[in-house]
Amino acid sequence: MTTVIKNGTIVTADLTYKADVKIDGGKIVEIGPNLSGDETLDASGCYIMPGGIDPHTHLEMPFMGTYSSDDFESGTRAALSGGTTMVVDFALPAPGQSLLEALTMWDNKSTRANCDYSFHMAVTWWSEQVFKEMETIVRDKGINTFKHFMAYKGALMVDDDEMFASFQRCAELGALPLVHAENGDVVASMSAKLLAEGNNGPEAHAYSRPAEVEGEATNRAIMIADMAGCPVYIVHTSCEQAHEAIRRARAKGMRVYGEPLIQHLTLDESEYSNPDWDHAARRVMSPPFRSKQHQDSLWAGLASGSLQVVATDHCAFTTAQKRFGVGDFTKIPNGTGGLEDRMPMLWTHGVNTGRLTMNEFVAVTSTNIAKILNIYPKKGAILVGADADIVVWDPKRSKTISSKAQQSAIDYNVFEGKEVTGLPRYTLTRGIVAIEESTVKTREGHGEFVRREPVTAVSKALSTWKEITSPRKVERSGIPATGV
Ligand SMILES: NC(=O)NCCC(=O)O
Ligand SMILES: [Zn+2]
Ligand SMILES: [Zn+2]
Repeated sequence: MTTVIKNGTIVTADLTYKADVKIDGGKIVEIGPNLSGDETLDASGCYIMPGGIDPHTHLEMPFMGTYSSDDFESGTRAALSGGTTMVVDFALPAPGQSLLEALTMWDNKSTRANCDYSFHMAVTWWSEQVFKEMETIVRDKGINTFKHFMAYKGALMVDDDEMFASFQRCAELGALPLVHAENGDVVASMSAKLLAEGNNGPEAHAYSRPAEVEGEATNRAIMIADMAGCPVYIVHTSCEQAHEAIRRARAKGMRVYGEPLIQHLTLDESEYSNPDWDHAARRVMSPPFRSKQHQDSLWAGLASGSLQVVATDHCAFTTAQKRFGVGDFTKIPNGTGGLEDRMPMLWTHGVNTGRLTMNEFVAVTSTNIAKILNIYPKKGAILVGADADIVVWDPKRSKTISSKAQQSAIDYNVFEGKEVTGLPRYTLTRGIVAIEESTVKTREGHGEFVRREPVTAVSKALSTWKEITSPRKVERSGIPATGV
């Protein structure tokens, strides 16, 4: 059966033009005027864009003594409802656990996904076994990214020597390291001091993670990647200090990517001063929300190209879970939701305000990350042959965000009460209509794993350059005799 999306305007990362889109067998098969098919979707007044790709989610993630509350079913339903058609989650081996064993656990969870997905593999410890398994993960399992946590001391954190070893391995394999960049030693020390001084509320979480903690770690990760000879992707870039390190490195020709979150772009640190403990604790995440000056820096980075991707780090905990940290902010599970709201919030605060063009919106929500992850143009494109992961975007549809109407399983929404203008009329996952305005038609288990091959054009270019400029022994003919 063929489907034709008619009467809309196609918006991609580099073009805006009027045409119909024909879909067959889950793929785009034709783009042009006056197309017809078995089923028609009317896109009058709408933009036809590549579905969003969220490269940073934590669905059903074991963390801080509990599990994040959205699983692959509710999380991907929330994603589709907001126009996102692919998520990339993190397989997290416990320290000492085999990477392959962890991947099997995540494979089992993801069978319920409503949209396509992939995984990043985390390196949470280092050994000969991890070194060897990284190759299997890349070559056999179709995963070309490895995540490193510089924070969460005593749990997921790796030290510089482990990170350097893993980055070198990434360089050999043509893989891309991802980094959560916060100085975990400093955070642990500041947290202990704050607690000892009686500062135990959710606001102390933000005090324990100032922007310098993130800026220092971001710069360190970038320098370590440069020495290892690999590109690097910094997740949840939240502040000017981190953005500056990324900007500076890119200006020097280093292959560095930065990913702000929709939460950091639109919510600020004043949330932690709220007198309601629950309100503040629900917004505890790492890095924490920042000041408006930091937000301006992130928006400028998206417009100028020094930051490339807007994600969510969707890691949703209920109020009851957040209350594990009453009396001790270090026990509040870190994480916030955003999957359903990323695209409408970014459109409202980016495109509708003139901070971003529509094409930049597509670039930062879909196309750029598809290229970075080496899945373009299967994903992130409106092109013949691409997967029909499409959002038909109605720039006039609006709503007030409310947890009562959301798909996410938790009992609140950090964007509660925000007005958004710009919402999906239809969201299609491989040609299937999953969302029709507020009607949810998702199919549990429809989502498929997306393989991602290593050795991108960027990693090939970088390894060529590193080979040409690598240290060479100086051959000498007349070597002086040693001693007197
Ligand atoms: N960001 C956060 O607070 N929670 C999720 C885990 C992580 O990405 O650090
Ligand atoms: Zn993180
Ligand atoms: Zn995360």
